[in-house]
Amino acid sequence: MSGTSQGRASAAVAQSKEKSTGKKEKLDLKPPKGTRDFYPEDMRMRNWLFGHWKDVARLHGFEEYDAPVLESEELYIRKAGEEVTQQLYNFEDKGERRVSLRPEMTPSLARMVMARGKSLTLPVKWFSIPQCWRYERMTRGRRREHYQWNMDIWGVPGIEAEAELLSAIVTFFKRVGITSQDVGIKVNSRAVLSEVLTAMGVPADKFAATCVLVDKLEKVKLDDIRGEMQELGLTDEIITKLVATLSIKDLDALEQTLGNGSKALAQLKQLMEYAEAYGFRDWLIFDASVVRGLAYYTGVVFEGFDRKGELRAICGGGRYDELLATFGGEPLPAVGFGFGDAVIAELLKDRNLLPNFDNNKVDVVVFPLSPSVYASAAAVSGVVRSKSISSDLVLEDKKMKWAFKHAERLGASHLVIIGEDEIAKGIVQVKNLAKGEQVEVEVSKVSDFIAEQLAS
Ligand SMILES: CC(=O)Nc1cnc2ccccc2c1
Repeated sequence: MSGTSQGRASAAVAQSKEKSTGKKEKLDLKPPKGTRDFYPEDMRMRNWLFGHWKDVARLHGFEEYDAPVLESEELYIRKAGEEVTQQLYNFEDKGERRVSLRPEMTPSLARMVMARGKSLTLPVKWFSIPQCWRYERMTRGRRREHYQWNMDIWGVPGIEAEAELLSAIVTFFKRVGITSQDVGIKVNSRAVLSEVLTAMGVPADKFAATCVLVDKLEKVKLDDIRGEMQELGLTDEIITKLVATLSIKDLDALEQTLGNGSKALAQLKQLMEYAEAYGFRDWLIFDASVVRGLAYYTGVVFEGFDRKGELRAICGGGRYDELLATFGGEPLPAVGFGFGDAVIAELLKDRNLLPNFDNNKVDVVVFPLSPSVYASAAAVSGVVRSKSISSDLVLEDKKMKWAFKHAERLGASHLVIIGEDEIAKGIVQVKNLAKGEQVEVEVSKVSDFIAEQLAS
């Protein structure tokens, strides 16, 4: 809109380009850097994936919610050095407000839960599939947006909530044909680290930042971040003990370190028992080095991984009981996960598990033989649509040959031909494209005739 100064400026630029070359400068047709267009064939794959996510959420009794993609920046200002908060897609809006495209959904969810406060019926089991954003300066060609299935349970302090979320993840994998041979889910608890660090006198307010640094050990060597750890006040002795804790191999060894009074240990054991009961114990693997990279996790954390080790984490999550407290609210137990649309797509492609998304079927093509009967064709289209039969109405003056090819391309089962003489007698021709039969049908009976044939 050229009403604003910005609008006038860009109009002037366009004009000046036109003046110098006499023709309009061609618009850049690519989507913004790091973003994707979804053409119909892309939407078929996306709707298939989101459809499974929504089905699994519903199977677990979850309800869908949504929130604005734009939030106050303050929702994401955390001091723990997380990647996700260092790459905010943030800016100052025309009202001089500091805002950001959401890099994740959990803070919006926490805001919504906190806004309802005590009036909320617990437990809350909510899901959403938000598009989330990040702004990377030196774009390593990485994407700046992705869709992320979020499932969260609020108000349940017990490990039963974690078990339910793991059930949802495994249920999804099974539905799309992924097995526990393809994928595993690493499980740990930050409470393990917290017990070790507390025993060594590390103050609680250093815990989140320590976990964010430990998470980086997946990618960088210890010596690359030893300095940052020391800045947190971690002595070499503590760092050594920390690294030793990360390499504990199993729950029995964990008991040696934490003692049999450890709450973290008891919870992990209980979780493994529940997993046995659900029937997905073989998907889980205890891994003391998994802490995930979000500052607000406080307890059990988990992440889905491909056993070939070729891909980044498929999904991840954990317990975050203190998030509302960091927003100045009353704490409320919470656990959730995020499951991005990118890595799973690569995995499904690698395992040849993507169905072929043939084009969107339309039931019938309604074809007026001449413009003089277009109105009748439109009327017939309306009638069949009112009976939930999808129809593609041929909008232009086309030949029969084109109409046949068009119906075939659309995967239509019937071609309804509107002819001048026939329509005058209240009749249309209906061709069953599979059987090649063509019959005359009264307009008032077209829908039932087609519905019967579609049902057979
Ligand atoms: C593999 C991938 O595309 N990851 C991805 C892409 N976009 C994001 C945007 C915001 C936060 C995390 C993101 C993560």
